[in-house]
Amino acid sequence: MTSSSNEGYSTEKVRVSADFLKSKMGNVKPKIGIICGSGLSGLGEVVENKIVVKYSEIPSFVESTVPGHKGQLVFGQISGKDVVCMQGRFHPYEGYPGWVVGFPLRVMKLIGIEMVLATNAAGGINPEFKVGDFMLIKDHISFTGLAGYTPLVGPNDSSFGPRFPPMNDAYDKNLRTLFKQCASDLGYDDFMRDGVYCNVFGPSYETIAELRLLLKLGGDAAGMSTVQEVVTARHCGIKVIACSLITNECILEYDTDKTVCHDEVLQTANDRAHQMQTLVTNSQTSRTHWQPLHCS
Ligand SMILES: O=P(O)(O)O[C@H]1O[C@H](CO)[C@@H](O)[C@H]1O
Ligand SMILES: Nc1nc2[nH]cnc2c(=O)[nH]1
Repeated sequence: MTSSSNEGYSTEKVRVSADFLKSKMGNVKPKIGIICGSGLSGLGEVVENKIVVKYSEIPSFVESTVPGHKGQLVFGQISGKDVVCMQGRFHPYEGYPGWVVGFPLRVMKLIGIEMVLATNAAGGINPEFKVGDFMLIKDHISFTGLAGYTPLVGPNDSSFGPRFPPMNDAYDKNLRTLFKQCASDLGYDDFMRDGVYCNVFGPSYETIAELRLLLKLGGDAAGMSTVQEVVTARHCGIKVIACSLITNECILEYDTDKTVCHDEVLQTANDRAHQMQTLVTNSQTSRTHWQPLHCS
């Protein structure tokens, strides 16, 4: 499962993709990037004055093959701020090496992105979490990374960042405080949590024994994405905030008929799309001060 090289992840290739996008962006100069999780493409619908660019048109972008992931970038404004929104992401289990999964983040860096808000659908491991809760990610355990699957494998391109980037500050503390404040102002305290995201390779969901292990290790939610994007973004100095939607309960008991499926994940995402859109719309940060806008 490991990607042993990052051939193709050359600065030149990233630049070609970025130049292509710059030619499409018009006057939009986004500093904020948003990544839509499974079933959360609706976040892109709140973008005003949309300029849509399909992944199939962008040099070196691959296909987004998962239901609930549209496969296009949307440029425009949210709350008056220029943004770019990834409607659909790439997952390791789709068969892509880590550098392919992280590629859009390097392209974002070259088009001027300074902050990324990543969203995802995740299973709730923490027994106190309910389906429909939002979990602001404060840290992650990357089982894929620990097993050797990382976007940073291979020669380091120091024009993006250092060989050994720290990750203890992966999820920006100030942005998390602002985001939580914004959620609170919206009356979302009852379903706003924070916690540790466990990244697993997938695509199979976890066994009961695996989930018990993740719980013991300090995991609050499980998912198959996000950390490769976060690692790539942090490596090149993009600030990160990330929020999971708890789309399903993780089954930790043997004597039950309950199970999990992607349709349930998409259904919960659909049910919560409106609140997620409101939160994202209200939590856009200013380019200069990283303050939330009109959280009233
Ligand atoms: O993480 P996102 O892309 O939201 O999708 C999550 O939902 C899918 C499983 O239902 C997996 O791809 C998992 O990672
Ligand atoms: N690994 C994993 N990913 C998910 N994405 C949405 N729900 C889940 C889940 O329960 N487990």
